Amino acid sequence: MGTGQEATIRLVVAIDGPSGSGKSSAARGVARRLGLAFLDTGAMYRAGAWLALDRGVDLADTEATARLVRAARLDIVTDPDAFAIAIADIDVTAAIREPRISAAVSRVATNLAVREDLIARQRAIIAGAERGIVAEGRDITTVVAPDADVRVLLVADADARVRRRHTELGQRVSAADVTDQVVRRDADDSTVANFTTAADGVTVIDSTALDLAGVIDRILALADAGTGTEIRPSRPGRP
Ligand SMILES: Nc1ncnc2c1ncn2[C@@H]1O[C@H](COP(=O)(O)OP(=O)(O)O)[C@@H](O)[C@H]1O
Ligand SMILES: Nc1ccn([C@H]2C[C@H](O)[C@@H](COP(=O)(O)OP(=O)(O)O)O2)c(=O)n1
Repeated sequence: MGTGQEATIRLVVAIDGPSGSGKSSAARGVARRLGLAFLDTGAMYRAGAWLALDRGVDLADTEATARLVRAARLDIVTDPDAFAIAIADIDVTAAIREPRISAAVSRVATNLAVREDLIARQRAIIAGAERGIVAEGRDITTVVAPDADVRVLLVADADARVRRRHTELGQRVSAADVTDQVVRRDADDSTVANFTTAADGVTVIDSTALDLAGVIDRILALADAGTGTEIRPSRPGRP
């Protein structure tokens, strides 16, 4: 029995959804509020794509791409306030957000041998998170951590998602490129992971008309209800 002074439970929160639905922002916010780790699994696929492009590997050569990624050291920081990622000892934190990576990443994410490797690494990170973790991606609720305590499918209308991405990327990316990054990429990514319909036990949250704080509050309420424990924020404040 705990003393009641501190939350002793370990909590795993899994969030899936399409591009621009707000997964990263919400997952980071929930992790901050609950003092949990944060895992951006999309960043791992982006790092794999960065490495393959850097080494000049043809992404159509699925075996060569998988061999390269499998052999690479991959370090990802799970502190929600200090996100960073390195592959093959190269810091790619900023580079993985470049439009050329966004345009290519689905080709790596639909490589089933790469997925097998990265899913194993994601499970190990989740298992190693002492107090718990908020992990987000496309297949966390269904494949990576189907036994998570809280499972959320975060959705939003395509128009809203494109608009958010456009605001985020600003002038440096054309409207056509933003639509490609959101709509075409989701169509490609949907061929290997189901993030359009909720699996059994997964709660759908529609963020179209909710602000970020509203989304975070809904997920915190699910965490409270799911554990039967009042989960006290360890770090109240900004989302
Ligand atoms: N509920 C929301 N309402 C409005 N904008 C949001 C909301 N959630 C996130 N955003 C913004 O939308 C953009 C995409 O959010 P992000 O968390 O990166 O989505 P995802 O990880 O699902 O692709 C970011 O600029 C973010 O600040
Ligand atoms: N668990 C995951 C996470 C991401 N992916 C894919 C889907 C995307 O095309 C890339 C990058 O994911 P990311 O979450 O960074 O994408 P967004 O730009 O936030 O929409 O990886 C995946 O297939 N499975």
